[in-house]
Amino acid sequence: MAKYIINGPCENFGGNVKISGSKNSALPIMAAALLSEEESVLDNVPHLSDTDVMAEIIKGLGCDIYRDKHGSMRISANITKPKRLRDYSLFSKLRASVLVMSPCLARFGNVRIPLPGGCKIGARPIDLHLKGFAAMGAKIKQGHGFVEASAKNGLVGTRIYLDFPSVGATENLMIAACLANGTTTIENAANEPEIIDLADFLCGMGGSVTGAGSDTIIIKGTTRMHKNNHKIIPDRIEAGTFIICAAGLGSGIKTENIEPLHLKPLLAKLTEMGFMFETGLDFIDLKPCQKPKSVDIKTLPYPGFPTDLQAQTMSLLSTSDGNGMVVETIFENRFAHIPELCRMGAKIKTEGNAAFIEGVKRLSGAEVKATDLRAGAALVAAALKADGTSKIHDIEHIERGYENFVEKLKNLGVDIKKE
Ligand SMILES: CC(=O)N[C@H]1[C@@H](OP(=O)(O)OP(=O)(O)OC[C@H]2O[C@@H](n3ccc(=O)[nH]c3=O)[C@H](O)[C@@H]2O)O[C@H](CO)[C@@H](O)[C@@H]1O
Ligand SMILES: C=C(OP(=O)(O)O)C(=O)O
Repeated sequence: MAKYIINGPCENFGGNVKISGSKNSALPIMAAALLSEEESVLDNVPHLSDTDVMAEIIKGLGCDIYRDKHGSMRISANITKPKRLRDYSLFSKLRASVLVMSPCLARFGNVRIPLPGGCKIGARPIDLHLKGFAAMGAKIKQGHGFVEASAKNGLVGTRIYLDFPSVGATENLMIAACLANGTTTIENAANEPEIIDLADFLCGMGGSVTGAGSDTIIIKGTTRMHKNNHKIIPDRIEAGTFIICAAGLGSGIKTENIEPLHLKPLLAKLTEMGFMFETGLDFIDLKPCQKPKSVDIKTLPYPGFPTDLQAQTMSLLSTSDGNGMVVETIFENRFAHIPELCRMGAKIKTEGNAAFIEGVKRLSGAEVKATDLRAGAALVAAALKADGTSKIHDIEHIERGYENFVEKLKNLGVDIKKE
């Protein structure tokens, strides 16, 4: 496994960074493209191991997929029957692999896949996805690490209430409902910007999806979906991570090619901490701030504070002025970064899903391990401001979610190398 070596503290951090397309938007949209036999073209797809794995899975179904180095991807699912997917190693890497279920089930009447993986941040069951498919008339079988769904006579639109506004379940059910017979209403649906991007893509394919971005999404089924050209929205979590890296150093940064509204929950907390920024149509310019105050955060479904920025924010709080608290309500096991931050000198205690952070003056560089994607990003943010050298191991997790991370950090003045 590779590592990052970062020499801190990074005293000349600053400049501009162009944010890539959203991983969590690209993955469901890649799956949704399988609803049609015609070729769709996706722009602004980030070049990441996660999008590579998703592409491998789609190829494994028998579809064609090409990408160029500018982030454009062509997907053609001109097949009469998907090939059987058995590759545990691909599915275990990627949570979003579960999203190939919906287009295959809705279009071909059957799908069988290994259970999905993704970041190890909780049990992450897929019961809400499967309950929704079952409500639409599918028969579900599970065993030996696989899940199979069949609906020989097609899916039927229905009303589905999600017990929790799960992002993945909302996406899988939206995609499936496009080719169902009749209308599907998803209640207590997820509101995330990635859901709106998916709805836009589905509408561009000829689907009828209304209400995305609210908690009730209505999908009128059709018999055929078509090709679509679509640009993936910017990655709000990548943007948030760079902003937090700068904030931890007391430096400024301009994040470009973004949708500032998607970062409202983070900007609200940064304002509370004493930061100032200028926002434009597609940028946020964070101003330097030397002594940010600590705050409390609680992760919630959008538009609440995103769980995917929780670890990075905890790294920021570890050197802020005073005491802060972080409550994680989305995933039951998303504190793996805490022992690693403590190894770098942070003072953090936990009790259940709450972490109590006492701000310290400085962190010290150390050898640490990225246990998952955002935990790894939090360690990078910590290493930038720590005294001395940090070695961050298992960076494959980090590179699942940050395109050209090392180059972007170097351009901002970071002394980083990958070994
Ligand atoms: C590829 C992708 O887009 N990943 C994002 C997606 O993950 P993902 O789609 O997996 O997240 P969900 O919103 O589904 O999960 C939220 C919570 O619901 C639970 N749950 C979910 C489904 C289910 O069938 N049963 C169930 O109990 C999960 O265990 C978790 O505790 O949204 C998360 C929450 O914003 C983000 O952290 C992930 O980065
Ligand atoms: C948890 C994440 O990804 P995944 O759902 O793919 O594990 C993430 O992007 O932070």
